[in-house]
Amino acid sequence: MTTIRAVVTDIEGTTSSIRFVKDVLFPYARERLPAFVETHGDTPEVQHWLHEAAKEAGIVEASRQEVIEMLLRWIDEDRKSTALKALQGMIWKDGYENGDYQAHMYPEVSARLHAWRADGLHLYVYSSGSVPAQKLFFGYSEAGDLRPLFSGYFDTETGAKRERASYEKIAEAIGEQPGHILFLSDIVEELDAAKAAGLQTGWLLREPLTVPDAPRHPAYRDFDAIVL
Ligand SMILES: CSCCC(=O)C(=O)COP(=O)(O)O
Ligand SMILES: [Mg+2]
Repeated sequence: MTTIRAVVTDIEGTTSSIRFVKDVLFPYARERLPAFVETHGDTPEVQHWLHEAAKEAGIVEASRQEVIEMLLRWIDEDRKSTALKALQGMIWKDGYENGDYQAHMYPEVSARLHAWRADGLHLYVYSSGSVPAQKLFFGYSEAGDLRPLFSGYFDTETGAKRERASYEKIAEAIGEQPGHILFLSDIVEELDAAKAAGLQTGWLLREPLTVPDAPRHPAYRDFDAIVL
């Protein structure tokens, strides 16, 4: 492996369990979204994302109720919409601050991130969750506030996670040659895109525990198996 100088990690299925996102975060946002939109729908930020969501759906004139129903459907479909993710992040803030939940971290993640940082590597996050939601996630994690470990965050405002151009932009923003950056994810299409952009890749296969015979990317059961 060429020297790795930076690690970019996905969240759901990589640092943290898919179950936490689907069973805790999504229902929390789903339950509160209608009241949130009613209460905050006239603030410029919320208005902007409601407009972006309607635009994404190709709706020219939608009532607030129609947009709410569409967003609820998108939550159920786990649609990776930048607008939905921004709104979800705003709703999750209260839950973290009230102590309703803490973000799940697989047990070895925090220590491994600390070790990589101590070795001089720069750490970044790239997730479909919005950057504010990522900061809340790592700020209120089961392993404590992990934000001091990270040098930067990327979300789908940089581009979709299955597109090569997104990883080219990330490498440029980090200021490293792509070959010196390791991207970690559980989704093979994201890894394919990162590899096409010249990044090194690590495929987290936490569940199921079986590794395919000829994986397209170096495959790991957890972060401790990754030797840099
Ligand atoms: C950090 S926000 C919660 C996770 C989320 O909404 C999401 O879509 C995670 O997707 P990922 O790209 O991290 O697999
Ligand atoms: Mg993932």
